[in-house]
Amino acid sequence: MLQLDGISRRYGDVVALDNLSFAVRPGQMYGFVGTNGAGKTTAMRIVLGVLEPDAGEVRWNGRALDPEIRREFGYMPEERGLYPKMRVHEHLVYLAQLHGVARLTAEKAATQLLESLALSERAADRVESLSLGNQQRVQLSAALVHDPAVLVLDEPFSGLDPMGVDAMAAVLRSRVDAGAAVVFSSHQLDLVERLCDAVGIIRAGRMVADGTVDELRGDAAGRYRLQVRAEPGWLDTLAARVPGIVVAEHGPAGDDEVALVDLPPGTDDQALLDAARALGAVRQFTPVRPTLAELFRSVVTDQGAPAQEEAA
Ligand SMILES: Nc1ncnc2c1ncn2[C@@H]1O[C@H](COP(=O)(O)OP(=O)(O)OP(=O)(O)O)[C@@H](O)[C@H]1O
Repeated sequence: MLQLDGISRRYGDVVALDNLSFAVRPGQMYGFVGTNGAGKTTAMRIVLGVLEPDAGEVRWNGRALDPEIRREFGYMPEERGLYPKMRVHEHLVYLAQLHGVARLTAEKAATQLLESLALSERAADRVESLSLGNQQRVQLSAALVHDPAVLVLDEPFSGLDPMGVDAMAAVLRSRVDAGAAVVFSSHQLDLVERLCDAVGIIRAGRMVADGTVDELRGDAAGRYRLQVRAEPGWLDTLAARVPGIVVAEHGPAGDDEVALVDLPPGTDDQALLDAARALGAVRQFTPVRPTLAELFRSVVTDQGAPAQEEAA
């Protein structure tokens, strides 16, 4: 298991990470999300070993990371680090050999990866002659070519076309299915929701939500879609009768009124239904599952975000 335990890191006066902890199991895909400047890259650089934490420790299977353990890791850093003049296949083989992989095995792995990322035809081209999206596919291959047990990827999907996203997602999923622990950062929350077994949301260097998307939904207010044959102004009466509800949206629907209503945790949804029925015929009363993007907005816009957080 990859564990970040109580990691803190400052840059001068800026607190980039503040007691950050989370864990990624083998066979798990973990999505690391947060607003711009929340601290994702800093956390990944600490795992990589290019930055030292001021406090806390990163462990793999209970052992503090050292250069030898890091050889089992694959990284895709934010600043893509390929040699532009090298040829694609040759580059991958070179990197695998740096990780101690034998030449023939490295050649086979490079060929296979390029095939699964639809890059076989570019194998003999120089890296610099590829488009940015294709260079990104090579960068992913570079992170994978030594068959790492842990993969740490900083925004691997940014800038890829939909086919590139699908190819990259399939490659990552196959690594996870083979038992790798994968953590990646992304601002594409629909993708994170679709791909990840667990998600961590950080805000201003602190973990504010961590778990499966369903677990995160459990902490959020329950949202209901209500359609009622009621008089205008019904929502004021409803709010007075069910304290703490928040009306996210509302409007007419034919002769009915429709509203999206958030119920505070611990409030019985039947109380909302009873109160609505007292105001008119209820045509629809349906729980609405919030998306990860909605959960994200609600946890990062909670009050109390420290001032150094940057705008998204
Ligand atoms: N080298 C540096 N010197 C000073 N401050 C830095 C440095 N690197 C990062 N920071 C600050 O640390 C905080 C965390 O930055 P970091 O790059 O880790 O965030 P991030 O979540 O990866 O953001 P993004 O989503 O924009 O990539 C920000 O306030 C940033 O301005």
